Amino acid sequence: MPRLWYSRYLASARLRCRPLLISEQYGARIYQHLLRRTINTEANVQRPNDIVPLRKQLKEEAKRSKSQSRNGRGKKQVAANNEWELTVGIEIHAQLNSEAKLFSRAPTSTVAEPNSNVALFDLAFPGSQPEFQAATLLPALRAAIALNCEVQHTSRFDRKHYFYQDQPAGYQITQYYEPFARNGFIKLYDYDGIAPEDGKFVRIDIKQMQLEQDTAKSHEHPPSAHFLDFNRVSHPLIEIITMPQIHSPATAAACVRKIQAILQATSAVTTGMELGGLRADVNVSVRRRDAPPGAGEYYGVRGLGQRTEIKNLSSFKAVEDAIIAERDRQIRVLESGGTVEVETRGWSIGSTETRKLRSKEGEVDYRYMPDPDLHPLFIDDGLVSTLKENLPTLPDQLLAMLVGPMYGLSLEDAKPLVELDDGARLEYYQDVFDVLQALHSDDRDAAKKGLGRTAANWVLHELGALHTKAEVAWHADRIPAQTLAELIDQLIRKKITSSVAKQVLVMVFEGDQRPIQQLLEEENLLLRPLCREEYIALANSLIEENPQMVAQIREKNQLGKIGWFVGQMVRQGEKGRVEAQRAEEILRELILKRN
Ligand SMILES: Nc1ncnc2c1ncn2[C@@H]1O[C@H](COP(=O)(O)OP(=O)(O)OP(=O)(O)O)[C@@H](O)[C@H]1O
Ligand SMILES: [Mg+2]
Ligand SMILES: [Mg+2]
Repeated sequence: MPRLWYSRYLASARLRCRPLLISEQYGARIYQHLLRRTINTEANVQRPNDIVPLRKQLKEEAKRSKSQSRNGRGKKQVAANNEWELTVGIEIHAQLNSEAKLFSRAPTSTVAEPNSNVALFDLAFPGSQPEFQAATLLPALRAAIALNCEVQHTSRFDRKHYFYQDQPAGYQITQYYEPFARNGFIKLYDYDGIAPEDGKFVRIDIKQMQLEQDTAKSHEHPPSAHFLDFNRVSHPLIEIITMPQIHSPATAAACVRKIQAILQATSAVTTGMELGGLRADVNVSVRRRDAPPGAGEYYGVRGLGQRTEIKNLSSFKAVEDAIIAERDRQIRVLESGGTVEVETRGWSIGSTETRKLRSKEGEVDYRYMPDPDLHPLFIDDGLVSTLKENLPTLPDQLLAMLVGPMYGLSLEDAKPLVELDDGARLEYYQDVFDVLQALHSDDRDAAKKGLGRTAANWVLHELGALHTKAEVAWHADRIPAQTLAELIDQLIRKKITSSVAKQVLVMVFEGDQRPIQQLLEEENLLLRPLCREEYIALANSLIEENPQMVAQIREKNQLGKIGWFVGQMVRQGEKGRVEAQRAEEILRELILKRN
C-alpha cells in the first residue's frame, strides 16, 4: 500500500462552499479547524513533472501499433476470428455537463486549483448530508432519451462500499437496484467505422443507465506517494451499460465513439475521452464457434464464455487494442488447456498485453444497500416529453442533413465536420455556409449547388491544414466565418485565383485584419483576366520549350503531365492572373487537338 499524503493534501484545501444541511456554526468550526491545520501548502505539493501529455502518448501509441500491424498481427487476428467468437460488453462512465456536483453545491470545474471545489459532504465530514442537485438530472435525461432508453418514473440511490483513498465516504453512491433509465439501444452504421464483418449496420442494446458519483483524482508520485485532488469527488456521472452484443474490437471502439458523439451532441457532457470526461471499462470473453454454448449468462444472453473486465480505458484506440490483446490472451489460455479466470485487468497506452489487477478472490464485495439519506427520484413524464421534443439534432441526423441536397457533401467530408472539435468545426462551417448563401441569394439553384462543398473544402482542408501546420488547436475566431465566406465568394465569382485565395487565407490566419475587399485591392491581388490570345502565347512558349513532355502526352497518353504545364503557366504568368482551369482548357486544345 503506497504511503498516502492524504491529510497533507487535504490540509491545503480551501473550502469555498457552504456546508449543506448542517448548521452554519458547525460548518464554520470545521472550516476554521481545517485552516489551522494548513501547513506550508505550496511547498509541500509536488507537481508531477514527469507525466507525458496524453496527446503525445496517443501519438506514440499510434506509431507502435503501426509497426505491430506491419509485423503480421493482422494475419493472426483473421485466423483467431474464424475459430473463436469474441463477445464484448462495455460500461461507459461519462461526466455530466453540470455546474453543481451530484449531492452538493460545490462547482464541478476541472481546471480549478486542487481541492478548491469541495463541500463538506464531498469529503464525507461527519454530519454532512447529501442534497441531490436536481439540475444534474437534465443532461442525464437528454443522454438517456438520445440513447433511446425508457426513463424510469421511480429510481433510487444505493451505496456501493469499498475502501480506497479516492472515495472518502468508504462508499460510492450509485443506482444499483433501480437505475433511472433502461432498455435503450444505439445504431451503428458502416460509416461509424464498425468492423466489415458486421456489414452495414448493427444495433447494440443498452441495458441501463445509472447516475453515480465520480471519485477523487490520484496523482501518483513514485515510488511511494499519492496526492489526492478532491475536486472531482461527487462530480455527477452516468454509467451506460451495453449488453454483451459486440463481436469485434473495431465495432466496440465505434460504439464508444458514437456514444461520445451522441453525448456531445446533446450537451450531456462537456469533454470527451481525450480530456478524461469519458472512461470505458470493457468486458471481454471468447467462445469456440463450434463448441457447445458456454455457461455464462448476462440478463438473458446465454452461452457466453467467461468474461474478464479491463478497467479505465481513456481512448478509442485503447478500447480496440485492449480488446484485441485480451481476446488473444484468452484464446492462448484456452488453447493451451487452461481456463479463463474471473479477473479485473488493466491496460496501459502503447502496451500489447492486458495486466492482471485483481482476481476473483481479490474482488471486492460491495455490500450494496439503499442509501438511507436519499429520497427516491421521481421523474415526471411531462419533463421527459418536453426534453424529447427539444432534443438537439443527433449525429446521424446531422450526417443525413450534410449529405442531403442542401449542403451536398460527401460522407468523407461530412463525417469529420460532425466529429471534429466537439462540434465547433461544424458550427463554424454552417456559419460560413449561411453567409455564402446570403451572398448568393439571387443565384439560381444550380449555381448554389456547389457552395456547401466549396465551403467544406476550405473549412476542413485549407483552414484545417493551417491549424495543423501551426500546431494549434482549432480556433473559430482565428478567421471569422464572415471573412472566410467573403474570400470564398471572391473565388467563386472568379475575382481571384485559387492560389491567391490560399495566400490571403494565410495572411488573415497570421493576423491581417483588413477586410477582404480592401486587402485584395491594396495588395493588387484581384484577377485581371488574361485574354485568350495571352493564354495561347503563354502556353505555346511552354510547349516549344518542352517538346519531350508534349510528345509523352501525345504519344503515350500521359495526360497527368498536362497538370505540370498548368502549374508552369500559373507560375510564369503575371502574379494572380492565370486561372488554372482556363489554362488547362487552352493547353488541352493546343496539345491534344492537333492529333
Ligand atoms: N460473458 C461476457 N462476455 C462479455 N461481456 C460480458 C459478459 N457478461 C457480461 N458482460 C458485460 O459486462 C458488463 C457488466 O456490467 P455491470 O455494470 O452489469 O456489472 P459489473 O461489471 O459487475 O459492475 P461494475 O464494474 O460497475 O462494478 C456489461 O456491459 C455486460 O454486457
Ligand atoms: Mg458497471
Ligand atoms: Mg464492470
